[in-house]
Amino acid sequence: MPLIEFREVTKSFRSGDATITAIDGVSLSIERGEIFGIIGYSGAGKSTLVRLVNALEKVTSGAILIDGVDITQLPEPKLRGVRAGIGMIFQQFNLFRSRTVFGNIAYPLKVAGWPKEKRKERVAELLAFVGLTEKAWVYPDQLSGGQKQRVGIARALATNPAILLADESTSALDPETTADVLALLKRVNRELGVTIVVITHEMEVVRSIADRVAVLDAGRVIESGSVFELFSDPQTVTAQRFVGTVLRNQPEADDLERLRGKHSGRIVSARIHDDGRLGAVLSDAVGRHNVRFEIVFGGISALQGRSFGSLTLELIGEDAGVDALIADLRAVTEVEEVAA
Ligand SMILES: Nc1ncnc2c1ncn2[C@@H]1O[C@H](COP(=O)(O)OP(=O)(O)OP(=O)(O)O)[C@@H](O)[C@H]1O
Repeated sequence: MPLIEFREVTKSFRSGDATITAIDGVSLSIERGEIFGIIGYSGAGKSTLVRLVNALEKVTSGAILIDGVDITQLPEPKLRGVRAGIGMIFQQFNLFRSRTVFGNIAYPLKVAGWPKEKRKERVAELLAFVGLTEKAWVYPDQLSGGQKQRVGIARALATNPAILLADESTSALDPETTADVLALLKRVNRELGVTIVVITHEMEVVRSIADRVAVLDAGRVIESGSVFELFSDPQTVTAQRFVGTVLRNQPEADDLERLRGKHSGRIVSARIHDDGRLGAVLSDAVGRHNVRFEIVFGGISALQGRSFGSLTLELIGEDAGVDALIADLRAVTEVEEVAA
């Protein structure tokens, strides 16, 4: 059974006379123990989706099951129990400025009625886990952004939630600090077994920690699958644009223009798959068809233990030979002629 399941969920807001559909028929399953990424541009509906999971918003139609229980049917007192099992971290950290690091992390324990000694023990444990033991008695203003988010994570985990929702949790951080926080989230997942839903507009975040991902666009899930699938073979223009922000395997329009200016032969892009047969076929075929080639663009990346990429070649020779070579390559991979 999935830990979180959306079944045909729609959420509309009334705004004056207009109706805004922020979430539009979303079905989604998030399994226990995974890190699930939800990526989308601003306004795609990401925050609304998060607020539906912890029942801060009510669905217009559809069902949301958490651990098999449809939370859209639960009365408010029972929802409090559901929310207690969900931790949340935010872009702006949302720490209490008037409380110390210790006080911030202890707060949810206090609310949950933990006795003082137990609270102290638990906070010490959490501080050690996030590496901030020495900072227990300082105030948030004295911390760096990365440290603040570590406090946010410790606070979110205080009551041992099964789910952690991370809403743009690294968007306010520089790349190096982002990497540290993402590494910590990975430990939260692997060592504590917490299922994490990462909401982001940054593909790098998805690439570095997610197991699976859904692309949200205008309130709909337009693509979903393993991170490897999304990166190696994005199906929609939106997903291709997101992938393009972190991978430059394939030449874009301006690259092609430059290549065309420099190379007079026919230019093709071939996909590189994990089985690595492109090189063998290419080296064999060029001699047979009397075609020379130049490597003009390309890149190979690795994700989830598998590699993928693209190689762009200029093919120089008689048209018939070039056609025959392209046909040979097409027997083992996808080949696209990108510029004549
Ligand atoms: N309470 C509300 N009342 C009216 N419209 C809303 C409300 N909340 C969200 N919306 C609308 O729903 C759509 C999705 O908003 P949402 O905040 O979920 O997107 P987002 O992907 O999180 O964007 P961002 O990254 O900019 O926060 C937007 O058109 C937004 O204006």
